[in-house]
Amino acid sequence: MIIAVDGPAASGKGTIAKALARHYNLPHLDTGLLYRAVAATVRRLELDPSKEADAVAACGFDELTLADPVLRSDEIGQLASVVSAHPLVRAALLQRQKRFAHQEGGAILDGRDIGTVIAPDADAKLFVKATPQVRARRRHNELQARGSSLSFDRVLADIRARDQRDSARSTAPLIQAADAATLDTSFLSIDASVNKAIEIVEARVALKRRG
Ligand SMILES: Nc1ncnc2c1ncn2[C@@H]1O[C@H](COP(=O)(O)OP(=O)(O)O)[C@@H](O)[C@H]1O
Ligand SMILES: Nc1ccn([C@@H]2O[C@H](COP(=O)(O)OP(=O)(O)O)[C@@H](O)[C@H]2O)c(=O)n1
Repeated sequence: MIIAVDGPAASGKGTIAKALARHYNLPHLDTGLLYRAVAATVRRLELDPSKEADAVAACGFDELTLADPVLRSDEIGQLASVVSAHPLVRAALLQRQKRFAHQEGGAILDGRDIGTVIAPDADAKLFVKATPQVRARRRHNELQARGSSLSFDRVLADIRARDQRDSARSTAPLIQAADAATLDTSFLSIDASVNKAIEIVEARVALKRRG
């Protein structure tokens, strides 16, 4: 079974994808980490994220970078949305994600373009969303717990800028797949969101079986 989980920043898609992976005992890939690793490598090598050739040069990042906590920072999130808009960066990371999605036994991936580009054939697709204020509150809390002193207003502005960049790019923009179920987590606890996600997956799978 392939499950695609997409949505904007801090909507809860990673939390849901990890919980679904545990529930269904499937491997999980946080595809945002790949773009964050490119961004961190661009920064480390002092390249220009707005130049496609520079960003492409960073796509051969060291695999150890994926475990670096710096990837979770707000600054790297912003840079990731700059490098991810380059079509050649997306092309460089495409096969790795497609292979992961289509491995034997199935997989769960979360990101922006899983249901539309990486696995349009997914058995279940979720589009996780929440209001910008709720998402900024969650991300602000998360960043504070990691020692960041960014203000709530700054985190909200950054989330809005990233939403805009991710939705406006021409290659694989952040857009809900026509056959994805919407899951608005604005007023749901983590447990309630995960339960709702499992319900959606079960309903999708039952529908597929019937027909
Ligand atoms: N339904 C929820 N209610 C409250 N906090 C949540 C909820 N879902 C996720 N979170 C918290 O919000 C933050 C962002 O969630 P995450 O799953 O990383 O989002 P995304 O992967 O969409 O960026 C995390 O700190 C997570 O624990
Ligand atoms: N499948 C994906 C995943 C992430 N991304 C980009 O990578 C950035 C960081 O993604 P992320 O999923 O780690 O970010 P959060 O939603 O966790 O804040 C996004 O803002 C997108 O620009 C993408 O373009 N396509």
